[in-house]
Amino acid sequence: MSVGVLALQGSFHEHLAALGKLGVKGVLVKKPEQLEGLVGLIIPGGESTTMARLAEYHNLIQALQNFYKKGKPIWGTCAGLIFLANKAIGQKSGGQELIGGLDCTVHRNFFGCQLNSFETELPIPKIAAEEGGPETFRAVFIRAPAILEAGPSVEVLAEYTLLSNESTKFCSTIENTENEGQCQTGQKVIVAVKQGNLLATAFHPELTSDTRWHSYFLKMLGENGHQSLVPVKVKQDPENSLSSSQIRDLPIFQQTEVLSFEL
Ligand SMILES: NC(=O)CC[C@H](N)C(=O)O
Repeated sequence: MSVGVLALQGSFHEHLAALGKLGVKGVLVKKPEQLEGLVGLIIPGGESTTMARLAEYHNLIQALQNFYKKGKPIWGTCAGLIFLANKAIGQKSGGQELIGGLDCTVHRNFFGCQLNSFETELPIPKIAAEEGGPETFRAVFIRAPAILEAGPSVEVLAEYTLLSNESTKFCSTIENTENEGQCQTGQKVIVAVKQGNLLATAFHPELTSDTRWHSYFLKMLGENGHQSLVPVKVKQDPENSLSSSQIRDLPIFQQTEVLSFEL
């Protein structure tokens, strides 16, 4: 039983490394037939339009939709979140295919352009309660999306509170859309959700040394009866969580020997 990582484009190696840290071998997925036998799938961050075009080229859109409809867990990070949403705004002209399933409206570049990328200590009450460790998570937002609307079956796992300078900066990204006016100082923006077998984060947990989101996802696979994939416990150290050395340190490739690259 293996966990797949969609490997068309983006930060798939980093996800494999994070899984490896938890003692789980990930399998790279580039073709529909490689989804067979997988118990779950991670869709990495990257660039969602490119990813969607490559998925179309490799006949993966329907295969991914079927994978989700079978009830198999999928976790989308950043571009992966956009790809899973039922509706995305701020798309490039011509639009892009979405896998859909996640009852959300996502703004593709809510937090602005590449230069507006940032890191923050994000409160993650539910994950901290289930996985232990600090109450916040070092969240890396890279030209990140945000969820503007979520349906009733969507559980919000993390929200980002807009600072005063940010409300003006990010507001411009949703001008001239039906969601205009949704962006004010102090407003909370949804950046992580769970809906049934779907998990989605607007940020990149695979770019940090904190494995709690990966561990949480692996437990979702466990809920589907795959107890063998319940991750090994990685000790979280609340004392060191905010140290500047750890914030800058991204030791994602520490355990490369446990990785598998089945191409
Ligand atoms: N880091 C990311 O995955 C960025 C996603 C990007 N906003 C997009 O449209 O695809």
